[in-house]
Amino acid sequence: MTDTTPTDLTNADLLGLAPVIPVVVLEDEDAAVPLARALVEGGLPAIEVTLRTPAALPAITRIAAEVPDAIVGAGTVVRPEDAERSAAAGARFLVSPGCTPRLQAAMVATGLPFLPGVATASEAVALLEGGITAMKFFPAEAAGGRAYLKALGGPLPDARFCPTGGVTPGNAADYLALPNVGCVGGSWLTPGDAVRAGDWDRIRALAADAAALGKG
Ligand SMILES: O=C(O)C(=O)C[C@H](O)[C@H](O)COP(=O)(O)O
Repeated sequence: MTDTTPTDLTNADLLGLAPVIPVVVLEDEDAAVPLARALVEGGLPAIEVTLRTPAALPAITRIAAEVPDAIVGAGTVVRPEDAERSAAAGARFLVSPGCTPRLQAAMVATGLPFLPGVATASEAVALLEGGITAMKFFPAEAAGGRAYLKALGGPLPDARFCPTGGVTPGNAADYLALPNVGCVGGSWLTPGDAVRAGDWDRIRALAADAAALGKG
């Protein structure tokens, strides 16, 4: 785990916070704090709460206020206003599944570190032109998986990735072994049935297994 404060995190730092960034879909904001505590206790401090549910922004606010060891970010940032609202809610980083110049400008304007999503060499080159070297690779498995990322490493050695989408406990270590992968993202840490049941022990154990993956 990197010892950083909210103000000094860079985009590149986001790839080094933990081997896995849990991608969380929350239906109930009351689950946010115990869920975040379980993930942090398991060893995964960086948490991406996706803006797919009405509970997401209040959940981000509560985690930011009540779980000081968590580094909570917003995922599924797809519109400029998503970036602004996430920052206002207390998000400490932003993640988008894809990127456009307009969305990129909105994320930059928040002052928060962010991981813009890419799935092709051209998209990665466009970000590199703007000095952005840390990216989400999405949807990782469907877009070509480990072989695709390995191939990008030849011509684009400066680009580093957080593959997300189809990453599992079975393939995470293979991704993490690549030199251009800093961490992976995935939803497997917080299964819907465990969240609904408040089974924080199970989530803590899943997080601990993921944290033990280390960086390849
Ligand atoms: O919501 C977003 O911003 C996304 O980009 C999608 C998520 O990263 C994936 O849905 C996680 O993928 P799984 O681990 O396969 O469930």
